[in-house]
Amino acid sequence: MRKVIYLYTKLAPKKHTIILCTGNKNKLKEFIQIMGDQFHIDSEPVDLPELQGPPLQIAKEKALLAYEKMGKACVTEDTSLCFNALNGMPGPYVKWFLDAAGPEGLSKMLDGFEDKTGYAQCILSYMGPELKEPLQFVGQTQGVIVRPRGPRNFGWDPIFQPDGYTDTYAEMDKDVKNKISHRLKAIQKFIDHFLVN
Ligand SMILES: O=P(O)(O)OP(=O)(O)OP(=O)(O)OC[C@H]1O[C@@H](n2cnc3c(O)ncnc32)[C@H](O)[C@@H]1O
Ligand SMILES: [Mg+2]
Repeated sequence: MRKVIYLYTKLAPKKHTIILCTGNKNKLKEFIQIMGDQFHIDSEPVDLPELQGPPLQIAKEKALLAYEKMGKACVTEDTSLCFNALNGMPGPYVKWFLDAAGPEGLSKMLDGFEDKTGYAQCILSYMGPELKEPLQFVGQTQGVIVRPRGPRNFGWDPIFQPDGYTDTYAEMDKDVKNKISHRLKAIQKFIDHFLVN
């Protein structure tokens, strides 16, 4: 059984109730750090199968499956690390590459290429009873892929160095990552949508 965590959040002035499903404790932590001021957060376990396809499609199916399981409005998140030299791969499959090769092996995949650029992408999907299809909010941060530097407690953070910085995501303060990250940008679009609609 894969542990998946639901985040129950409330946007006080408009009384939006949102459930975010994720099995990733580090994602949960960052959501709390980024949205903690405006949202109340709660959690519980659930199972979600892993699908294949283009990132938006994977994220969409994930949102539909979570909604089916929950039976009420919910949010899911799918994260990609895309290498430009590989036309966006490993992208949404980065989790399996990381599990198989680790951050070191992942960074070595670009050894035969001059282009080390890439981007981190977060797709936040919201599905509710009022919708036929999930709403999707995409956040991207551009950067370069480097040999691992910094703590190794969150995915590919040690090999992603965002443009304009000399530190990797793993080396920088959490506060700094959370001000420039793919996740922050997607969450910002999501919040803006619900604040104006
Ligand atoms: O239950 P879900 O939300 O799907 O959690 P997950 O860990 O399976 O997450 P993804 O399917 O989005 O897979 C993305 C992979 O990238 C990793 N990851 C996600 N966000 C990251 C971030 O901000 N920095 C570094 N690695 C990250 C994560 O640990 C996975 O290995
Ligand atoms: Mg996943």
